Amino acid sequence: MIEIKDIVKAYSGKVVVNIPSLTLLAGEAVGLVGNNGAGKTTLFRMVLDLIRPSKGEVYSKGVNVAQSEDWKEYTGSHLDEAFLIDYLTAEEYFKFIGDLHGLSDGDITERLLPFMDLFNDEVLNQRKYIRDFSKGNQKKIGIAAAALSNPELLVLDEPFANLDPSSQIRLKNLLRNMREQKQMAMFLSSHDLSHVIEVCERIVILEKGQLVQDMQTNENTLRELETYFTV
Ligand SMILES: Nc1ncnc2c1ncn2[C@@H]1O[C@H](COP(=O)(O)OP(=O)(O)OP(=O)(O)O)[C@@H](O)[C@H]1O
Repeated sequence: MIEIKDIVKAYSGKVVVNIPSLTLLAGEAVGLVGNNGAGKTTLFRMVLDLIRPSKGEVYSKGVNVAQSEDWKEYTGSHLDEAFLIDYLTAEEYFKFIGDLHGLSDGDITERLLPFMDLFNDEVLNQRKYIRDFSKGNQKKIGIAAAALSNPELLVLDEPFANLDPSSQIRLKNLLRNMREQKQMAMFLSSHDLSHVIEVCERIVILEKGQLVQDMQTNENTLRELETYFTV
Protein backbone atom coordinates (compact mmCIF):
# COMPACT_ATOMS: atom_id res chain seq x y z
CA MET A 1 0.00 0.00 0.00
CA ILE A 2 2.79 2.41 0.99
CA GLU A 3 6.33 2.07 -0.27
CA ILE A 4 9.04 4.35 1.00
CA LYS A 5 12.04 4.31 -1.26
CA ASP A 6 15.34 5.71 -0.17
CA ILE A 7 13.98 8.86 1.46
CA VAL A 8 16.15 11.45 3.09
CA LYS A 9 14.94 14.67 4.69
CA ALA A 10 17.49 17.25 5.71
CA TYR A 11 17.07 20.69 7.26
CA SER A 12 19.99 23.09 6.87
CA GLY A 13 22.22 20.17 5.94
CA LYS A 14 21.21 18.10 8.98
CA VAL A 15 19.63 14.77 8.07
CA VAL A 16 16.53 14.16 10.22
CA VAL A 17 15.09 11.17 8.32
CA ASN A 18 17.01 8.60 6.30
CA ILE A 19 15.07 5.46 5.41
CA PRO A 20 16.33 3.28 2.54
CA SER A 21 13.19 1.16 2.39
CA LEU A 22 9.91 0.66 4.25
CA THR A 23 6.73 -0.99 3.00
CA LEU A 24 3.26 -1.08 4.55
CA LEU A 25 0.92 -3.73 3.21
CA ALA A 26 -2.79 -3.23 2.58
CA GLY A 27 -4.72 -3.87 5.79
CA GLU A 28 -1.57 -3.86 7.89
CA ALA A 29 -1.26 -1.78 11.07
CA VAL A 30 2.23 -0.47 11.67
CA GLY A 31 3.23 1.38 14.82
CA LEU A 32 6.05 3.89 14.63
CA VAL A 33 7.89 4.41 17.90
CA GLY A 34 10.96 6.43 18.77
CA ASN A 35 12.17 9.07 21.17
CA ASN A 36 11.49 12.81 20.80
CA GLY A 37 13.00 14.13 17.60
CA ALA A 38 13.43 10.66 16.05
CA GLY A 39 11.67 11.81 12.88
CA LYS A 40 8.22 10.23 13.20
CA THR A 41 6.19 13.34 12.36
CA THR A 42 8.59 14.26 9.57
CA LEU A 43 8.12 10.81 8.05
CA PHE A 44 4.32 11.11 8.24
CA ARG A 45 4.48 14.54 6.65
CA MET A 46 6.37 13.07 3.70
CA VAL A 47 3.94 10.14 3.42
CA LEU A 48 1.08 12.68 3.23
CA ASP A 49 2.98 14.97 0.84
CA LEU A 50 2.86 17.85 3.33
CA ILE A 51 6.61 18.23 2.92
CA ARG A 52 8.80 16.85 0.17
CA PRO A 53 11.78 14.57 0.81
CA SER A 54 15.23 16.01 0.05
CA LYS A 55 15.79 12.74 -1.78
CA GLY A 56 13.72 9.66 -2.59
CA GLU A 57 10.00 9.02 -3.00
CA VAL A 58 6.90 7.76 -1.24
CA TYR A 59 4.54 5.62 -3.30
CA SER A 60 0.93 4.89 -2.42
CA LYS A 61 -0.51 1.94 -4.37
CA GLY A 62 2.44 2.32 -6.72
CA VAL A 63 1.90 6.03 -7.43
CA ASN A 64 4.25 8.75 -6.20
CA VAL A 65 2.26 10.78 -3.64
CA ALA A 66 3.97 13.95 -4.85
CA GLN A 67 2.69 13.42 -8.38
CA SER A 68 -0.94 12.44 -7.86
CA GLU A 69 -3.93 13.33 -5.72
CA ASP A 70 -5.49 9.85 -6.05
CA TRP A 71 -4.22 8.63 -2.67
CA LYS A 72 -6.22 11.34 -0.91
CA GLU A 73 -9.43 9.45 -1.81
CA TYR A 74 -8.53 6.45 0.33
CA THR A 75 -6.23 7.96 2.97
CA GLY A 76 -7.46 9.49 6.23
CA SER A 77 -5.06 11.31 8.49
CA HIS A 78 -4.76 13.41 11.58
CA LEU A 79 -1.34 14.65 12.59
CA ASP A 80 -2.15 17.67 14.73
CA GLU A 81 -4.73 20.39 15.37
CA ALA A 82 -3.61 22.24 12.24
CA PHE A 83 -5.72 19.65 10.37
CA LEU A 84 -8.86 21.07 12.01
CA ILE A 85 -10.80 24.22 11.11
CA ASP A 86 -10.81 26.37 14.21
CA TYR A 87 -13.87 28.45 13.47
CA LEU A 88 -16.26 25.55 12.84
CA THR A 89 -18.20 23.52 15.38
CA ALA A 90 -17.44 19.80 15.51
CA GLU A 91 -20.64 19.07 13.54
CA GLU A 92 -19.76 21.63 10.87
CA TYR A 93 -16.29 20.17 10.54
CA PHE A 94 -17.61 16.60 10.16
CA LYS A 95 -20.05 17.90 7.53
CA PHE A 96 -17.22 19.64 5.71
CA ILE A 97 -15.12 16.46 5.65
CA GLY A 98 -18.19 14.35 4.81
CA ASP A 99 -19.01 16.60 1.84
CA LEU A 100 -15.48 16.13 0.50
CA HIS A 101 -16.17 12.41 0.38
CA GLY A 102 -19.76 12.66 -0.88
CA LEU A 103 -21.32 11.48 2.39
CA SER A 104 -24.92 12.31 3.28
CA ASP A 105 -25.85 13.67 6.72
CA GLY A 106 -27.20 10.19 7.49
CA ASP A 107 -23.89 8.58 6.51
CA ILE A 108 -22.01 10.99 8.76
CA THR A 109 -24.29 10.32 11.73
CA GLU A 110 -23.98 6.57 11.22
CA ARG A 111 -20.22 6.64 10.85
CA LEU A 112 -19.81 8.71 14.00
CA LEU A 113 -21.83 6.22 16.08
CA PRO A 114 -18.81 4.08 17.03
CA PHE A 115 -17.15 7.27 18.33
CA MET A 116 -19.88 8.11 20.83
CA ASP A 117 -18.18 6.39 23.76
CA LEU A 118 -14.92 8.14 22.94
CA PHE A 119 -16.70 11.48 22.58
CA ASN A 120 -18.16 11.02 26.08
CA ASP A 121 -20.90 13.64 25.47
CA GLU A 122 -18.25 16.34 25.13
CA VAL A 123 -17.94 16.68 21.35
CA LEU A 124 -21.36 16.85 19.68
CA ASN A 125 -24.03 19.47 20.52
CA GLN A 126 -21.58 21.62 22.45
CA ARG A 127 -22.39 24.86 20.62
CA LYS A 128 -18.76 25.89 20.58
CA TYR A 129 -16.03 26.21 18.02
CA ILE A 130 -13.23 23.70 17.63
CA ARG A 131 -10.73 26.27 18.88
CA ASP A 132 -12.54 26.29 22.23
CA PHE A 133 -12.38 22.53 22.78
CA SER A 134 -9.73 20.99 25.04
CA LYS A 135 -6.66 19.49 23.34
CA GLY A 136 -7.93 15.98 24.04
CA ASN A 137 -11.36 16.65 22.55
CA GLN A 138 -9.77 18.36 19.53
CA LYS A 139 -7.78 15.18 19.02
CA LYS A 140 -10.96 13.08 19.18
CA ILE A 141 -12.57 15.31 16.54
CA GLY A 142 -9.51 14.98 14.30
CA ILE A 143 -9.36 11.21 14.60
CA ALA A 144 -13.10 10.79 13.93
CA ALA A 145 -12.86 13.10 10.91
CA ALA A 146 -9.88 11.12 9.59
CA ALA A 147 -11.84 7.89 9.87
CA LEU A 148 -15.12 9.31 8.51
CA SER A 149 -14.53 8.25 4.91
CA ASN A 150 -13.72 4.65 5.95
CA PRO A 151 -10.27 5.09 4.46
CA GLU A 152 -8.15 2.17 3.33
CA LEU A 153 -5.24 3.78 5.17
CA LEU A 154 -5.42 5.78 8.41
CA VAL A 155 -2.35 7.80 9.42
CA LEU A 156 -2.37 9.14 12.99
CA ASP A 157 0.43 10.93 14.81
CA GLU A 158 0.36 10.22 18.53
CA PRO A 159 -3.36 9.44 18.72
CA PHE A 160 -3.21 8.63 22.45
CA ALA A 161 -1.47 11.84 23.49
CA ASN A 162 -3.59 14.32 25.48
CA LEU A 163 -6.30 11.70 26.07
CA ASP A 164 -7.36 10.72 29.58
CA PRO A 165 -6.91 7.02 30.53
CA SER A 166 -10.53 6.07 29.78
CA SER A 167 -10.37 7.76 26.40
CA GLN A 168 -7.08 6.03 25.58
CA ILE A 169 -8.65 2.64 26.25
CA ARG A 170 -11.77 3.53 24.25
CA LEU A 171 -9.65 4.74 21.35
CA LYS A 172 -7.52 1.63 21.44
CA ASN A 173 -10.62 -0.58 21.23
CA LEU A 174 -12.10 1.59 18.50
CA LEU A 175 -8.96 1.34 16.37
CA ARG A 176 -8.84 -2.42 16.88
CA ASN A 177 -12.49 -2.71 15.82
CA MET A 178 -11.90 -0.57 12.72
CA ARG A 179 -9.02 -2.83 11.77
CA GLU A 180 -11.03 -5.99 12.24
CA GLN A 181 -14.28 -4.82 10.67
CA LYS A 182 -12.91 -2.72 7.82
CA GLN A 183 -9.45 -4.19 7.21
CA MET A 184 -8.14 -0.66 7.50
CA ALA A 185 -4.38 -0.25 7.17
CA MET A 186 -2.94 1.99 9.87
CA PHE A 187 0.28 3.89 10.31
CA LEU A 188 0.35 5.22 13.88
CA SER A 189 3.06 6.80 15.97
CA SER A 190 2.93 6.60 19.72
CA HIS A 191 4.97 7.05 22.86
CA ASP A 192 2.55 4.67 24.55
CA LEU A 193 4.20 1.34 23.88
CA SER A 194 1.49 -0.89 25.31
CA HIS A 195 -1.38 0.76 23.42
CA VAL A 196 0.44 0.82 20.10
CA ILE A 197 1.33 -2.86 20.43
CA GLU A 198 -2.28 -3.74 21.12
CA VAL A 199 -3.42 -2.02 17.95
CA CYS A 200 -0.54 -2.81 15.58
CA GLU A 201 0.78 -6.14 14.38
CA ARG A 202 4.09 -4.60 13.40
CA ILE A 203 6.33 -2.08 15.17
CA VAL A 204 9.01 0.01 13.55
CA ILE A 205 11.56 1.85 15.71
CA LEU A 206 13.05 5.09 14.47
CA GLU A 207 16.18 6.45 16.07
CA LYS A 208 17.70 9.72 14.93
CA GLY A 209 15.88 9.39 11.60
CA GLN A 210 17.01 5.84 10.94
CA LEU A 211 14.89 2.72 10.97
CA VAL A 212 16.64 0.56 13.55
CA GLN A 213 14.12 -2.24 14.11
CA ASP A 214 11.13 -3.65 12.29
CA MET A 215 9.32 -6.39 14.20
CA GLN A 216 6.06 -8.32 14.23
CA THR A 217 4.33 -7.92 17.58
CA ASN A 218 4.01 -10.91 19.87
CA GLU A 219 3.70 -11.54 23.60
CA ASN A 220 7.33 -10.47 24.14
CA THR A 221 7.24 -7.20 22.19
CA LEU A 222 6.38 -4.90 25.10
CA ARG A 223 9.25 -6.29 27.16
CA GLU A 224 11.62 -6.01 24.18
CA LEU A 225 10.62 -2.40 23.56
CA GLU A 226 10.91 -1.49 27.23
CA THR A 227 14.39 -3.00 27.25
CA TYR A 228 15.27 -1.12 24.07
CA PHE A 229 14.13 2.21 25.49
CA THR A 230 15.72 1.67 28.90
CA VAL A 231 18.99 3.53 28.61
N1 LIG B 1 10.81 22.59 9.71
C1 LIG B 1 11.90 22.12 10.38
N2 LIG B 1 13.04 22.80 10.37
C2 LIG B 1 14.14 22.33 11.02
N3 LIG B 1 14.18 21.17 11.69
C3 LIG B 1 13.04 20.45 11.72
C4 LIG B 1 11.85 20.88 11.08
N4 LIG B 1 10.89 19.93 11.28
C5 LIG B 1 11.47 18.97 12.04
N5 LIG B 1 12.74 19.27 12.31
C6 LIG B 1 13.69 18.47 13.09
O1 LIG B 1 13.61 17.15 12.64
C7 LIG B 1 13.80 16.25 13.74
C8 LIG B 1 12.69 15.25 13.77
O2 LIG B 1 11.53 15.91 14.24
P1 LIG B 1 10.11 15.18 14.31
O3 LIG B 1 9.12 16.19 14.77
O4 LIG B 1 9.85 14.48 13.04
O5 LIG B 1 10.38 14.08 15.45
P2 LIG B 1 9.34 13.17 16.22
O6 LIG B 1 9.89 11.79 16.21
O7 LIG B 1 7.98 13.34 15.66
O8 LIG B 1 9.43 13.78 17.68
P3 LIG B 1 8.37 13.86 18.90
O9 LIG B 1 8.26 12.47 19.46
O10 LIG B 1 9.05 14.79 19.86
O11 LIG B 1 7.08 14.39 18.37
C9 LIG B 1 13.95 17.11 14.99
O12 LIG B 1 15.31 17.29 15.27
C10 LIG B 1 13.31 18.42 14.56
O13 LIG B 1 13.87 19.51 15.27
